[in-house]
Amino acid sequence: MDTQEIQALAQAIIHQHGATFGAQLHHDANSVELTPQPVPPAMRQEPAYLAALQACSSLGFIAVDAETLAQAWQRQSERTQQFDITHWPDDPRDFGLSGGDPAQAFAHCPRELGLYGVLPTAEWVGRMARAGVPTVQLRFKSDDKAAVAAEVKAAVEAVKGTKARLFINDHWQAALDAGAYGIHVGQEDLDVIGARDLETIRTSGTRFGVSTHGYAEMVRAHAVQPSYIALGAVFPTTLKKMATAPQGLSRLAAYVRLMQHYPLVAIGGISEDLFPAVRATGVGSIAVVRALVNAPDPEGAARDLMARMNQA
Ligand SMILES: Cc1ncc(COP(=O)(O)OP(=O)(O)O)c(N)n1
Ligand SMILES: Cc1ncsc1CCOP(=O)(O)O
Ligand SMILES: [Mg+2]
Repeated sequence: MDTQEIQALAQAIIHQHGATFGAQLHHDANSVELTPQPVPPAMRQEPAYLAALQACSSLGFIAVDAETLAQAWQRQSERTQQFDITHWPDDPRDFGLSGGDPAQAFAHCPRELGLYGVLPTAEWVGRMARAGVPTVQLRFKSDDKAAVAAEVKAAVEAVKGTKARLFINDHWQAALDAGAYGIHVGQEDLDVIGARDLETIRTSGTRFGVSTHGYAEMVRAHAVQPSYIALGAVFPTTLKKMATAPQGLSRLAAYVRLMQHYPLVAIGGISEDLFPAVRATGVGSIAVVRALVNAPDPEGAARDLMARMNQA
């Protein structure tokens, strides 16, 4: 197939999926605009791969995600023996996501983690656990090891007598020492933890959640078979400087279709009014910071957000 024919195929994909994945405005205060990206160098030469690489870049997927999608589109074409431009890849087999050894997976956690409060101190953790928030996280940012150990221990104490599942962000060793329910790490944390320490966490039975921001990171997260996968940032957030653009609802829905064999958590800029649309994508959990911590009445906000979760 020549260059013009590949371009025509790419245009056909864009025409078919542009309304879903092109520039979008999901919500007045939460515009998610995805700008076309440069096409990365091609790793292979098949027409389906080349057309998908061009199309996914035009649809705003960053290089690693366009590459991951293009490879998946090629595998889908080989598996089904046709290049179906209408079918956005969503089969785990086409992303190399099947076939992990269950014996090597991290401990399970419920698919429906529900409202997930990401909280700055043990005091907040206790407060939201007592308000009935089913999943809470201590996100205590400090390099002071003693302060971290004390805060993690206090958070573990603070959820005692409640039903809350407590995840500890970043500080995995302190979480293990204190006997927390789970640990949450980002992609950069995965880079530094190392295979031996991952094995220590896995065999301890502590649940293990991993942040992702797109297709390539989901594939990478799957390699360690975590307990859950977090997807975000869905909308713009002021709380954390993100390396990637907000993903928006259409991408979130596509990620959920692909990753439905995991418990999934949506995070980033999710305010109460956005709960129904986020929940409708099929995620079992919505994680928030400001919607709880900045609320005039955090216990009341927790009640409202839990009701929103349960409405869907
Ligand atoms: C539920 C959940 N999802 C994502 C994050 C972000 O984690 P990370 O990418 O490691 O960034 P920091 O929170 O460490 O700044 C999270 N904490 N919780
Ligand atoms: C920690 C984190 N990771 C991705 S977005 C985010 C912050 C979410 O905060 P908010 O719910 O206030 O936007
Ligand atoms: Mg982190």
